[in-house]
Amino acid sequence: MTETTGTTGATENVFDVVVIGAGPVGENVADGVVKGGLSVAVVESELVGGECSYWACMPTKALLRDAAALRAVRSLPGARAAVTGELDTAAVLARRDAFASHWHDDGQVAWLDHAGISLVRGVGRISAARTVEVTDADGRTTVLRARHAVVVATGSSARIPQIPGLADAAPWTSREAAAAQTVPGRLAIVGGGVVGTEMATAYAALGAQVTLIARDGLLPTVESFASDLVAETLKAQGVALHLLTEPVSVRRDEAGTVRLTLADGTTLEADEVLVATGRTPNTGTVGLDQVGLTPGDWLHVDDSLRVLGSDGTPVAGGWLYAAGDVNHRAPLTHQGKYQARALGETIVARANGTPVDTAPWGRHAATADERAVPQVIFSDPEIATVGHTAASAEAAGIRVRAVEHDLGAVAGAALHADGYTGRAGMIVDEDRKVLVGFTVVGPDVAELLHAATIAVAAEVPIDRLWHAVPAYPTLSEVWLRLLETYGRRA
Ligand SMILES: Cc1cc2nc3c(=O)[nH]c(=O)nc-3n(C[C@H](O)[C@H](O)[C@H](O)COP(=O)(O)OP(=O)(O)OC[C@H]3O[C@@H](n4cnc5c(N)ncnc54)[C@H](O)[C@@H]3O)c2cc1C
Ligand SMILES: NC(=O)c1ccc[n+]([C@@H]2O[C@H](COP(=O)([O-])OP(=O)(O)OC[C@H]3O[C@@H](n4cnc5c(N)ncnc54)[C@H](O)[C@@H]3O)[C@@H](O)[C@H]2O)c1
Repeated sequence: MTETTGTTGATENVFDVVVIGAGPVGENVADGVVKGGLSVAVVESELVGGECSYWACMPTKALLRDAAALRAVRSLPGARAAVTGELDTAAVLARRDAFASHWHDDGQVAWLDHAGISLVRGVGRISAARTVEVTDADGRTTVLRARHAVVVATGSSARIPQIPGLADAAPWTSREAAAAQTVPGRLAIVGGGVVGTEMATAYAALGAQVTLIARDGLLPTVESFASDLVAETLKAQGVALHLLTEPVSVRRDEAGTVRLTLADGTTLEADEVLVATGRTPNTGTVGLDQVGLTPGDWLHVDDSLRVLGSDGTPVAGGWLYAAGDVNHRAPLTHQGKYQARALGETIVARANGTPVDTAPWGRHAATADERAVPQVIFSDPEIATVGHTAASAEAAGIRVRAVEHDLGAVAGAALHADGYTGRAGMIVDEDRKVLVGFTVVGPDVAELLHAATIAVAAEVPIDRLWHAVPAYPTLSEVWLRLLETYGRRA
């Protein structure tokens, strides 16, 4: 790093790379760049670690974990006898607080220091070519110049839809749901996607009376055999589901009660309303106008994560990159970190003038974003998916055959829990005879997913999958049942 004082009096620092946003993705890009021998500054306006660490993945999974463990114990008669009480809400929330590091980022700052990454606190804005101006909480400005690349890794925020009265009703977003210190008596959730479903599961288990309004149905992008099972379970747990309708007005009255009117005429009351209707990119103040893009838009990138203009070519001569939620390719922490690993190496290769391999599955290409994105939805029961559903494969023009099997019918499942209910399905590309998608729903299926992710990413021929023998008696035996249902080539 080189330090100078610029003509405006602001401190100017020169690095090889400047990363805006120290969420999981920005941190990993910076790490890769440093490991490649370049200098890097990371700019962060809130907490180092980003949404995932403090208000998303970690705290929400901590809210869900105790109830899942309790359900598992209660599904076995001998173990059930040892559990006599209910969930200790205070203990659940305290453990959640610990997983959110009590909303302090000292640990992650220490990691940056150790990795040799410079941290600049404040809001970063692209102010000129390869230049980022950072304004800290006291209004002081630092100018960072990048020799090689600027990376936007500013993530996303909850999107609040334009429903009359909603914004004035002090709605919760996923942040308040993840960090709440008390459990509301009545919680209304708007949105039946991943956040809505997971938070309905968590808060119902913590004792709230939960109402979920899902305009497009519950979890509309997963296979219906999976979303239907989760919907049934939520209902059995007392969650009121209002599917295929949406709020048309929301009001919080003087007593603090939130009143919602739905399109079908239903009226509802709640103590809090959680808005879980998707995300909006954090690009409003990042200086996109400096490179001819529109502030507030998602950033489109090529497979090497270079930001593209509307003509499909890299903006500003190719020094601007975007990774993680902000590029909208696959808004998940693990996928953003995958992009970050590829991007760190890409920037280093381009800086050193060494070859960049952006061919599909090449070292510098984030190909899995399009073909093999795994996700676990920590609902009750869990849903684990990778690659295509039958519907998304058809939309992509792939000729597929879908087969399903009852997961509860395999010996490992019967042993795992009494009354085990679950289902698995695989999507086979009929022209190439490889697996292009896999979905499984059932208690404790999350750890089954990586086998499917490997099969999809590696494009393992179906014929060879017969030689991947699942151990007996495990849940994985469903793989064999799926192959048998598909049938063996003569
Ligand atoms: C409730 C919830 C639960 C989730 N659970 C999971 C899960 O279980 N598994 C999973 O894989 N994914 C999960 N996700 C998604 C996951 O949180 C995101 O994919 C991930 O956080 C994206 O990482 P990122 O680094 O791109 O962005 P972020 O984590 O949003 O980090 C971006 C960082 O940039 C900073 N920033 C923004 N603008 C500026 C600026 N102008 N200057 C300086 N800094 C700036 C922000 O303060 C933030 O720290 C969940 C999301 C939500 C909402
Ligand atoms: N376990 C995980 O991996 C995990 C957990 C939570 C969140 N996430 C990620 O966080 C992101 C955000 O999740 P999300 O659930 O907010 O978004 P989402 O896009 O998954 O779901 C939003 C839902 O809101 C519904 N909706 C939109 N407008 C509505 C309206 N006016 N009224 C009623 N319903 C409406 C849509 O039908 C949609 O199903 C996703 O990318 C998700 O993958 C991941």
